[in-house]
Amino acid sequence: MAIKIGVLALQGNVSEHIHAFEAAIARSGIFKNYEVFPLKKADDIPSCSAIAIPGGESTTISRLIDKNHMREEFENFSGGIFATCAGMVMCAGAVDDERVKPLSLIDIEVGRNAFGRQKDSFEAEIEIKGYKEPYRAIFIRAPVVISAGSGVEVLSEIDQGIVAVKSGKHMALSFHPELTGDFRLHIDFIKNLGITEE
Ligand SMILES: NC(=O)CC[C@H](N)C(=O)O
Repeated sequence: MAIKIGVLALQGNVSEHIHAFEAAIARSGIFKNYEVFPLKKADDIPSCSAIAIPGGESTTISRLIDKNHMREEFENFSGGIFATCAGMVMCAGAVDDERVKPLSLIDIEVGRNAFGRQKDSFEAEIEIKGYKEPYRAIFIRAPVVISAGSGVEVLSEIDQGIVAVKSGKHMALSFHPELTGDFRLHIDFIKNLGITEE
């Protein structure tokens, strides 16, 4: 059976995530039989080994998760979540905006739009734990992690706060790794799922 990676397709930049996962898997050669698909139905969640929650508008994604009856499936999900930007907001335990009802998948508190107006969007070379070369990160009205629980590994921290974390099979990033063609984080996320093909 193919290994399934769903990209939550309620709102946000879905196709870039699909292409990035396909490219990362092809490049690393880690799976032979896999499917990366736009995830639109709650019923498709349990069959996924991993789900990407893309950037977008977390207030909207939060509302659409409930409208599509996905909350319970996410709360019971045993695979890995690859969360970027608004996705990071959705995975948190707490968010500084009551319009967002986060999924509490990662023990972090997140601040939305943490970089202020003048820096709505910017790129920076950041250090990521364990990487020899810096990572070019694109931040677009990005959140930061304000505090992280003891079970959460901080992968990157810049002046404004924590911008990359890992927790069990999950990874949450303030920035957009699907836009740069650097697939190191995707590949590490996939390897960390601990799946071997039959
Ligand atoms: N690029 C993004 O995903 C922006 C996230 C957005 N500011 C939010 O908090 O929902």
